[in-house]
Amino acid sequence: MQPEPHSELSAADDPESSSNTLPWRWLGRPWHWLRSWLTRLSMRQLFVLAVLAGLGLPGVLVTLVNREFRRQELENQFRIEQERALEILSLGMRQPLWDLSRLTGKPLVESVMKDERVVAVRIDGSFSNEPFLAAVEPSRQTGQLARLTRQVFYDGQSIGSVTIDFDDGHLQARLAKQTVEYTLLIVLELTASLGLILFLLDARFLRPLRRLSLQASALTQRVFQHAFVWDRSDEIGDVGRQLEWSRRELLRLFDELHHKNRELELDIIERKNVEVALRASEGKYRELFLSNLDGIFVVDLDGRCLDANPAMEAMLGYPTGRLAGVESDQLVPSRWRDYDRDMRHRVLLDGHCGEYEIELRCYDCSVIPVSAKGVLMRDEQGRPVGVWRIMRDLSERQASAAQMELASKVFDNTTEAILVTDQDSQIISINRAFTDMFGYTPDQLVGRDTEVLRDLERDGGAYALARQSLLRDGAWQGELPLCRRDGESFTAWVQVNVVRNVTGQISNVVMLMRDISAIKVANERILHLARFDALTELPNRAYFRELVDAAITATARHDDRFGLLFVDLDHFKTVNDSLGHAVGDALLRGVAQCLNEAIRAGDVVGRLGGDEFVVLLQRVDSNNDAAFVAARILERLAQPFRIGEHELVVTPSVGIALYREDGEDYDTLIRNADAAMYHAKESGRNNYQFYTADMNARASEILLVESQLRRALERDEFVLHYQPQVDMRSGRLVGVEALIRWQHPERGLVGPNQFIPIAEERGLIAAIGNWALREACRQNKAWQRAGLPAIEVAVNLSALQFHHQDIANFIAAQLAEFELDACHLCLEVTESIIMEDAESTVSTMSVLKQMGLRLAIDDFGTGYSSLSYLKRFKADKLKIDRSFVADVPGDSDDSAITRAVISLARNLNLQVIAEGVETAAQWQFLQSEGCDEVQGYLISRPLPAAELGLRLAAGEWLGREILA
Ligand SMILES: Nc1nc2c(ncn2[C@@H]2O[C@@H]3COP(=O)(O)O[C@H]4[C@@H](O)[C@H](n5cnc6c(=O)[nH]c(N)nc65)O[C@@H]4COP(=O)(O)O[C@H]3[C@H]2O)c(=O)[nH]1
Repeated sequence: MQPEPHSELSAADDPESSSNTLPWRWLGRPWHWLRSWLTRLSMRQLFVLAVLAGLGLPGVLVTLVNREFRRQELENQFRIEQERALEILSLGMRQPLWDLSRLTGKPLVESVMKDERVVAVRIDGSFSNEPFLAAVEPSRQTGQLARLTRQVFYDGQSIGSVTIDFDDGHLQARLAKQTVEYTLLIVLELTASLGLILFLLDARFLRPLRRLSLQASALTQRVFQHAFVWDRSDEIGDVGRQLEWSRRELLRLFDELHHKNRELELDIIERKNVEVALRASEGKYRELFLSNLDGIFVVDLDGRCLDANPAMEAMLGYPTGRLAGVESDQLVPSRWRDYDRDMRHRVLLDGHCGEYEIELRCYDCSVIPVSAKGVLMRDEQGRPVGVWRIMRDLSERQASAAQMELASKVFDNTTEAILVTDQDSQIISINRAFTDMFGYTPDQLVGRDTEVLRDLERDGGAYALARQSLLRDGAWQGELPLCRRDGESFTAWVQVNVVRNVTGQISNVVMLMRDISAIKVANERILHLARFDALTELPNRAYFRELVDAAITATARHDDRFGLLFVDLDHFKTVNDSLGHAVGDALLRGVAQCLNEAIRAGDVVGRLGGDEFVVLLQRVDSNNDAAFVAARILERLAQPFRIGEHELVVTPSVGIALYREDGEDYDTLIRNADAAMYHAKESGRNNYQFYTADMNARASEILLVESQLRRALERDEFVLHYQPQVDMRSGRLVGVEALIRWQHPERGLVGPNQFIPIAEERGLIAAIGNWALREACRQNKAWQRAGLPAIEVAVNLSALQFHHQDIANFIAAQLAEFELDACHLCLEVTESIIMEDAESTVSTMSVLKQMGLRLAIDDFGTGYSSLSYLKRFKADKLKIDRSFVADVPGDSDDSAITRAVISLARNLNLQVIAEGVETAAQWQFLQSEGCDEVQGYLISRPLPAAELGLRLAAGEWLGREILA
């Protein structure tokens, strides 16, 4: 049989196979498999297998053979016992059969049946076919039945037969039991043998083998320190000792190897160190060459550049590597070439040359000054191979020398005084300007301490503070009081800087000083002007605010109170307008002085502008304190002011607001004091009022009225009422005054005093006044067209209408539109309107006059009309204010004024009309004084247009006696 081509172990591979080739070849593949399987088994498994094969198989064979012997033995014995039982029965039954006595045969049968193995007994007689005797126990049958029959002979003659059925169950059971017992014995023996064999195998063979294996693996892992101890004298002990010998040998070899290695390593390290040192030294020199700030280049003996460091390339502006190969002569301008060559030769002769200065040509052909040095370069044998050339750029040094010269010139020629000290404040140097400013020459000051310049009286620690800042920050600037040589003190603006040496220590201090005495004076003046009112020298609005803010801060800290008084002069404008600004200014100065006299030390009076003054009362313990000062102000101002030939009386209105109840900031306080001042004005002027929350309500009301007035204009809610004016002599109606009313949707008819001032203040008066003018023109023409006699309608003009719009054009347009003759329109302007800008009033009034309009001066006597202007105003009428008329003839002053006005009008050839005439006495007084016309409730209240029209049509005021 050929070997399997893919068998695991071919004959050629297996050395053993050659010797066993022929006998085992026929086994072929199964044999190889078995061998391979066996080789994979552990030694323990192999031994178990061997024991089982060597002891188990014989045990099984012996058991089987033994069983067979026993079976035959038991069967033979059983057969003998059967024969014997059959023999006994046949003999025992001879007599009963012969006698045919069943009774005698029966006990014998029963005794046979006693044997457990007998299943049935049958006795047959030859005389009958029926069994002579029979007994059966079928339950006894457990195995196979064996039936044995024997003839019964009597006297040689068969008289019957006996039959016994035997069961072999007992026999089989016994055989099985014995087999089991034997098998168990064999297994027990086998187990004991196996255990003993395995124990011995493990103790004597496997464990030593494992130890050997561990020791061998220790050797492979180079663990040689621990000795292998073997005290056995068998083969394993021999192997162990051999292993221990190998260990020692290896240990020695490795020690030797280690030692050699260490020597080798030290050798290598030493070589490396030498190499590193060599490289470091070479690198150091190379580094020195490359990083040197001086330019270095190497030239050969012919002067050609071999190598140049970056500083050299940078100095000459050459790109990297481009200097190599360049001739020395190329780098030197022609005028220096010979000199440079000489110096190179000197190097070749002497080994070096001293430092010399030449010029070098740069890459861009520019020329720089350098200082040059040369050192001879030799090879290892000491032969000259080239020259080290070391160059230093002198451009910067030369530039800085120039700069130094420049600085020195600047130092000497600058207008600021300069002083230089050392670190101990000892003066080193001063410039010319310093000498001019302080009066010291350098000889008098150098070496002295700067203390000599200090003004100790005014210093106040400023110098020490400046010195501290200087040491901390290295610089300081600010004002310092200084002293000139002659002792004169002055303020200088000083800038100080420290100069530090290379170690960072202060080496010098430089001080620049400018005399700012004049600037300071100017600044103080500017500051004063910025803070104080030029006219009164009182704090102005901005500065007063600062003072109040400061008071708030101080008072808030101490939880105190202070007061703010808002003082406004009543009718100051009139004084100003009528008597001129010079008088007005003098009056304001007088008031300012008066206010200053009325307050306590520490309190402040300020002027907000115009005739508005404010007083800051620094400490107010109760409302009474503020009231007391306000009352004193009223009292002082009540004294007449004598200005030139004028004696003027001003009445102030004072509003008081207190910090904190009336406000915690300036704006609130001033607003509330202002509101209180307005309240004082409304309450009849010349009094003071404390601020109350209602006053703000009043302000809100004003805002409400303003918005309602705008709406009223849009919705045409205004109406004019007309009050008759009659001629005193004839009693005839000559004209009417148009007086505006507001037909308010909720409040009903509202009089002009309740909205005209607001309209004036909020800029609505022009629109409202224009409406009144237009409506008066329209109504007058309507009356004329209705056939009523032509009358003059007088319309009030406000200042805004008069001064800030082209009133003449507007009126001309109305007259033209309604085709009304100008002579039927009279314009009433108040004395104060006229005096606000008297010159322009004169020109406007002459234009209006030329248009043919009539002009009346309203409220005459309340202002300060200049009589010279009165003449030029070209007015037709003077209207005596009803405040004078009210108390005539009872009040002698008012009567005198009224009389004077009438006489003035007459002298100036003007008509005169008195308003507010309510009584017959007033009428008679006015008539007796020669007043031309009157207007008042005595004649009629102002009437709606329709009613006036009806009454005119009914013939009223046609000359009947008024008093009749
Ligand atoms: N106690 C008393 N009063 C008398 C008597 N006779 C007339 N009056 C009132 O005196 C005021 C006269 O007008 P005014 O002095 O020009 O003073 C006017 C005038 O300055 C202004 N005003 C009225 N209508 C206009 C207008 O259309 N335009 C402008 N700018 N102001 C107007 O409103 C002021 C007040 O006007 P009214 O309330 O209508 O008050 C009117 C009139 O009703 C009298 O016998 N006794």
